[in-house]
Amino acid sequence: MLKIGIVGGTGYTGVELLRILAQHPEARIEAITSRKEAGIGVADFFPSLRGRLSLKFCDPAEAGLEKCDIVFFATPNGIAMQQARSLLDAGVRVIDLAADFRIKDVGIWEKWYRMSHACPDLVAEAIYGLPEINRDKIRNARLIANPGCYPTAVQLGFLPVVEAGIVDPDHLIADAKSGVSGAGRNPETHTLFAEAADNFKAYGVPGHRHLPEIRQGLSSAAGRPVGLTFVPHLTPMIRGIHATLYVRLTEDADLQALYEKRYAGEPFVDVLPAGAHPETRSVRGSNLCRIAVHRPQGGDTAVILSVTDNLVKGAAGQAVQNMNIMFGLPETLAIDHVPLLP
Ligand SMILES: NC(=O)C1=CN([C@@H]2O[C@H](COP(=O)(O)OP(=O)(O)OC[C@H]3O[C@@H](n4cnc5c(N)ncnc54)[C@H](OP(=O)(O)O)[C@@H]3O)[C@@H](O)[C@H]2O)C=CC1
Ligand SMILES: CC(=O)N[C@@H](CCC(=O)OP(=O)(O)O)C(=O)O
Repeated sequence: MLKIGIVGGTGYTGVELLRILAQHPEARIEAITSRKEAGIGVADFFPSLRGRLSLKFCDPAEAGLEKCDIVFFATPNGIAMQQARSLLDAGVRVIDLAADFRIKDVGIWEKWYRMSHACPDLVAEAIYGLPEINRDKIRNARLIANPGCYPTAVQLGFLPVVEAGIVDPDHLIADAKSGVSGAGRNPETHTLFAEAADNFKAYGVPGHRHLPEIRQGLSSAAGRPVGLTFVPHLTPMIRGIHATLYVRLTEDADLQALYEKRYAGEPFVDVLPAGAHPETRSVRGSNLCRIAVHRPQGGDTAVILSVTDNLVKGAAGQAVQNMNIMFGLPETLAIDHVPLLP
């Protein structure tokens, strides 16, 4: 049994980790932290977990995290970097669901995240936890940078054509929409029901902090820097990301065959039949990314549609996928849910 610690158990990714790990046959949750709810029973706070977990939230300082085999940070940016070193020194493996270790160029990270990095040497060691590109490195990693929600959907959609070198790498366009749970559980005006329901808007058009993360991954796949326009939108649903990706083809290719071949054997990437239009509800509550490839009117612009659940493949599910790989467990263990419909 793996001894698990979770820092930040009251947020949306924290409760999603709890939902998954409470049913994981090889995991035992030893500690869940919350500064605000310390001393409160987890199942009293989240009735969905009644009968599944008897733990109480505890303060991070009293959690005994160094006794765990693995600790997940489901905290805001800038928290994991303060505690990762002492945990790693104690032999604990760490998965950060926030962005502290995602961007290799620390100067770029500091510019986008507007803080100084506490441990740049650990950024160099961290493995970017997108199993579809880094599975072998994840196996032996001590420290995983779990990808962002938009970056997961966008990179998985672009990867096959970018790796194949058959598109103009200077003009990649990602038009992405997220449900409001992507903004976390902390109350903010723009996610109030009266603001977000029956409304739709773009945000972060001049630059969103997922831009450098996506660009880093796709540049590595292309073997050269790529140019990317990334426009996120807030859409009035709770879970889900829908990314519409546009590329200009520089060579003719059977895109359907290319995508099917690239993701053959990937348990969590489903390439839909030609002409399909994936819906966010077709992945809701599951660790799946469903992708469809289109070439409207046979022209030289390809349109790729990629959908995920931001809290599962975009966060907690992918984190558990990484944990399964790190500990030599079956990769799909406890994350093989059938999506919820409707
Ligand atoms: N929501 C999403 O779809 C996705 C989120 N992420 C990332 O995952 C992380 C968590 O996101 P989300 O669950 O939405 O966030 P929430 O705001 O919903 O939750 C944050 C959690 O962190 C705890 N926390 C806050 N500050 C500290 C601190 N200084 N020390 C210890 N714990 C702290 C909070 O509890 P308390 O204050 O009581 O301690 C709370 O449990 C973020 O970095 C986010 O960017 C990544 C992918 C997708
Ligand atoms: C809808 C919404 O607000 N989404 C968040 C997604 C960011 C997020 O969750 O952060 P990481 O994935 O980097 O950890 C945003 O745009 O800031």
